[in-house]
Amino acid sequence: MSRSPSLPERPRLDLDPDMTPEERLEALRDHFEDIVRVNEQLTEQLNDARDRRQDLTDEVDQLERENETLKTSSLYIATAEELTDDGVVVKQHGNNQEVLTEVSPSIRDSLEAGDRVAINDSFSVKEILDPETDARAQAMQVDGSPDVTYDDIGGLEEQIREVREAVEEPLVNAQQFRDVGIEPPSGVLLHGPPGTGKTMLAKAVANETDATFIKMAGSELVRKFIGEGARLVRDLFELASERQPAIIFIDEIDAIAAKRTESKTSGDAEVQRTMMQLLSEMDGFDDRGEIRIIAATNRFDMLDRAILRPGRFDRLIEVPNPDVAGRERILEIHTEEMNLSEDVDLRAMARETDGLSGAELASLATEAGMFAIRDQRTTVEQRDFRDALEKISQDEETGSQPVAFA
Ligand SMILES: Nc1ncnc2c1ncn2[C@@H]1O[C@H](COP(=O)(O)OP(=O)(O)OP(=O)(O)O)[C@@H](O)[C@H]1O
Repeated sequence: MSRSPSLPERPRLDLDPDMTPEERLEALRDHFEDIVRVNEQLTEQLNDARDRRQDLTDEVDQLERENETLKTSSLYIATAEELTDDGVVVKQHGNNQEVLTEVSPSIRDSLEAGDRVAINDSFSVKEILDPETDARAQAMQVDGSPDVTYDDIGGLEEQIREVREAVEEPLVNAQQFRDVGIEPPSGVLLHGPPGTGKTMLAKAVANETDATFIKMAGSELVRKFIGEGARLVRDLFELASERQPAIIFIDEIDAIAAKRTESKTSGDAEVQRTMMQLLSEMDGFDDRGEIRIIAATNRFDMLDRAILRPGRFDRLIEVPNPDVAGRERILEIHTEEMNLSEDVDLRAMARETDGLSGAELASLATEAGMFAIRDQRTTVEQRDFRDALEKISQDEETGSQPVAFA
């Protein structure tokens, strides 16, 4: 801050008793001139001070306005990494920038290392995020014991065999791999059209091996949890190691592992970071114990080949739409609990449903049941299946969604 200029000295009048009246008059005149000069200087300084005060008032107003905006503007998400005597080290999500920042005593008392916090533009910690708003809980679906079995999956015998070999065997028979001296496949990639049973396959292996099933959807990572993708991927593997044996299932992996594009927008950079984190987790995977990783995609063509290298997703399993025998089996599975009339011919329905996925066949069975209910019957007849098929084909033409099916 600039120092205020010093005040001019007060003029002094020195009258000598020996002075002649003329000399006294002269001295008084000089004194009068000095007073006028000092008065002018003081007036000038007073005016300067008034201007300065006005400037400062304007500055305060502006700062107050900025402060208000800061208080109401968005906050960034960070993790409190370390609590030190000099302050708190926070790491901002997204760009991983680490800063030492101060925290108000009221927040400091309840803050622990590892907490997710909201920080403002000046990196000051504004609040500690509630664990309920924690993205980790929202982004991952954890199922201690999924109830899907291999018997619930129709028409994928070959795929089930491959998944058992690549995922189940290394989990239940790890010693066998050690004895032979080979590494089991690190990751298995299931690829094929939507609704063909990829998620079911992953859940069934988890069930069969008594492993925890942990699912994360790639699309949600990039859409819902912007800036947190890489951290969530790290958390995913951490959680799996806490809950092993575990099956990590990454659905829609294409959302985070698409081929690199030329553009360098921040969104792309963020997706890249998420993918790099996934690759590094997979590369350090050998010593992770009883964790297996399965990913799924409907867009195999879009994948960055880097994720298919040995030691990463090196076992590819195609999960296509079911053939006629597969469709019949899927219809049998999904009508098992239904009260079917004698005339129902599932084989005939299987022949008529070429191109339908497992999920669509599941909806077909539900829709058929709905037609029976509409007709106030408790038995489902062949005509209900035909009506349901017609409805599903129409829905497909108009683009509306088939009945949601568990
Ligand atoms: N092969 C199948 N056998 C029995 N049911 C199936 C089969 N495929 C799909 N379904 C039914 O469709 C539903 C959805 O299947 P699932 O979620 O496993 O498909 P997905 O391949 O993972 O789909 P997406 O690619 O859209 O994620 C299942 O809950 C099940 O009811």
